Amino acid sequence: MGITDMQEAFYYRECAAAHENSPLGLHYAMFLPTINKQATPEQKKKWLPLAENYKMIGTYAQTELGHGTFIRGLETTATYDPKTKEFILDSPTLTSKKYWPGCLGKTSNHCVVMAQLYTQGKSHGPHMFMVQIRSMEDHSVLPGIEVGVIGNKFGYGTNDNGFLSFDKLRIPRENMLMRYSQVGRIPRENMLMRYSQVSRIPRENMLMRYSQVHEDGTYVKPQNAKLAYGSMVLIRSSIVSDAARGLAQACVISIRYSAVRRQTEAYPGGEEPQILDYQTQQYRLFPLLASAYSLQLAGKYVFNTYLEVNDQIEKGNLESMPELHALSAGLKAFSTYEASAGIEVCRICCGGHGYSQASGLPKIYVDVVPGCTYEGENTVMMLQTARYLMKCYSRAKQGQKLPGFVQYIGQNLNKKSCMSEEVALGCLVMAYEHRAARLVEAAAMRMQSLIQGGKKQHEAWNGSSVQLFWAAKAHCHLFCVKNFVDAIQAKSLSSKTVTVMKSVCQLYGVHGILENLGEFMQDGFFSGEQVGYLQRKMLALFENIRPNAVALVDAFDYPDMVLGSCLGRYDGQVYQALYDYAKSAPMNQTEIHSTYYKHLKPLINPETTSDAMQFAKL
Ligand SMILES: CCCCCCCC/C=C\CCCCCCCCCCCC(=O)SCCNC(=O)CCNC(=O)[C@H](O)C(C)(C)COP(=O)(O)OP(=O)(O)OC[C@H]1O[C@@H](n2cnc3c(N)ncnc32)[C@H](O)[C@@H]1OP(=O)(O)O
Ligand SMILES: Cc1cc2nc3c(=O)[nH]c(=O)nc-3n(C[C@H](O)[C@H](O)[C@H](O)COP(=O)(O)OP(=O)(O)OC[C@H]3O[C@@H](n4cnc5c(N)ncnc54)[C@H](O)[C@@H]3O)c2cc1C
Repeated sequence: MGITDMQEAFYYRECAAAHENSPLGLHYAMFLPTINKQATPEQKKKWLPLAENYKMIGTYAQTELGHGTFIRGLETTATYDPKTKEFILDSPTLTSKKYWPGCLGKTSNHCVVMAQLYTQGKSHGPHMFMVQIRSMEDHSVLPGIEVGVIGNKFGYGTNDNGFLSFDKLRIPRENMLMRYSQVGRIPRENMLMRYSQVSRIPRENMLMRYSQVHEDGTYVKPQNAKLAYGSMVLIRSSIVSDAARGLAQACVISIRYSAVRRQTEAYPGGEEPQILDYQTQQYRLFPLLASAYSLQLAGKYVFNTYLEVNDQIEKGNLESMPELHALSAGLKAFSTYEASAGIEVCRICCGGHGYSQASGLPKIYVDVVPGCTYEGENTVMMLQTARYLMKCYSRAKQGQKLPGFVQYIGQNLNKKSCMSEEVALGCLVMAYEHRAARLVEAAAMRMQSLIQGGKKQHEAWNGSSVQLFWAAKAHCHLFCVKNFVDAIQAKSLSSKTVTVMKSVCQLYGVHGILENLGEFMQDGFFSGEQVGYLQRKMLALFENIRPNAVALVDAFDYPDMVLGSCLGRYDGQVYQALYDYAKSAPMNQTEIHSTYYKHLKPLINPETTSDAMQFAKL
């Protein structure tokens, strides 16, 4: 392809087979980036050319039957043998078998494996190892390895998610993935020597980045153990845009279809209106359109933040790691929740035809919805963000200045909303900041009261986790609203575009308040009158957006071949497309289906059915 930007390459491949989930998806999305980000310069030199030219095809094998969320609980072991200078990979229990990794069952011949590192009798936690699982000659499974597919799934039918286990498989010491990354002062070519002053092991064997095992098995601690989680942060930062893409495509399909579909007389004898003129259809679809724009902007922001912070990490500055983790974990959860729920609403808004594969919507849904689970189960990710927010809250209470986007935390909560009939964007942001600040404080207060009441830290955490979840969700929602408003106010858009997009942005903010009214009104921040302003504004915005609704989805510029939808076709020829789709169905290639003779004919015309059939009937 010649495309060097991996996100661009991902979306280019998506154009070729949208939402088909390529059998090489994990090779591109996680295997290559893991080598890129987690291997030493020597290891990259050895593996990248092979992997980039498909001489190594791999996946990211971390999740096990018994553990997916709790990485520190993974049971696969990698024990260093100083005598042979090898790691012994083993799956000691049934629950330690790797289970779920994409492209694992039949496609990959290598994988990067997350395993608990043991050396000199001590455990050093999860580390990554390069493991060949199939022969490069005939693709046969190598000795000491069991691998296969996990069977049918909710979706992802084109991806051979698999299982994998090891029976004391030996791999060379050089296969532990450890690129050096956080040394700011020492130039990279010297990084290899950072720890070797201690034992002078040969450069090509240096296990770099954040930790290493010397030939005698000495383990050198990393600067931050969570650097091993770097590939997950990268994909989480990418998933936000992917979720936005799925929701945007579903909006294109459902809004274009709603402009074509006419149903029910608007008044006795009158013509059937476009269903997009029904206010209830606008109430369900237009906020999703606004959400798609908001998540696209959020996806750009978080991925750019990932690139910036990752550059700093690669220069040894780990300062922004916690903020990036909190942002990527929370937005990954928020975006996939919003997109999954939104795509389902788009499907339902298309009536019966929405339930047909011809609509393209089921395929988008089953491709986006696992994003609520993979790369960090959403609730767990939200709680990771909440963990960061609690730290920010205590720093704010100690009078410390908070970084960037979390400065709202710890603010004075006694103020009231400035909301007027006009519904200014600034008042919307203030409302979301107030709600998030209040929920962060409420969660912190809950934790404190439980601890003061004698609960241990982990009991207080679990006893507050619903409120922690609410706080993290409000934090992510605020981020998306504020990021959208900032984009509108950045004046980088033409005046006509700003007018239209301002309405879309206003709708995103207003609708979010009305759908979560309790959280905005619990402390009297909004008066009943101000809620009335918001309700009237929302209905007015529907009317305002209606004339531009189709143009707003056309603006996403997804070609018909990417949408794969009879309902969302650019030319609007929905019914002909549906009829052609039906006619092309494989079952319609013969007038009488072969099963008639075996199953129906004996029922309908038993007298003419053969004796064998009669017998079968008994
Ligand atoms: C430039 C190159 C671009 C390449 C782009 C590639 C193309 C991609 C384009 C589009 C892609 C779109 C979609 C692709 C679809 C891909 C297919 C699906 C693939 C799915 C693959 C998987 O599912 S892989 C397996 C994923 N598994 C997980 O995510 C497991 C989740 N669990 C965890 O992450 C951890 O267990 C945990 C974070 C929940 C807990 O970790 P742990 O127990 O170790 O920590 P603690 O909770 O005790 O916290 C301690 C401390 O650490 C901090 N921390 C935790 N994690 C991180 C982190 N990642 N980074 C930084 N800091 C971290 C935590 O905040 C705590 O800090 P304190 O200060 O102590 O509070
Ligand atoms: C389509 C798909 C593709 C995948 N691809 C890969 C891959 O390529 N490589 C790979 O390694 N893995 C892959 N996975 C696995 C995926 O990463 C895990 O399923 C995911 O991390 C969730 O872990 P789990 O399945 O153990 O869920 P669990 O953690 O068991 O979650 C079950 C429930 O427990 C709750 N829970 C768990 N821990 C906590 C907690 N601390 N606090 C509160 N609630 C909690 C969760 O919120 C959830 O509701 C894939 C999964 C899917 C569905």
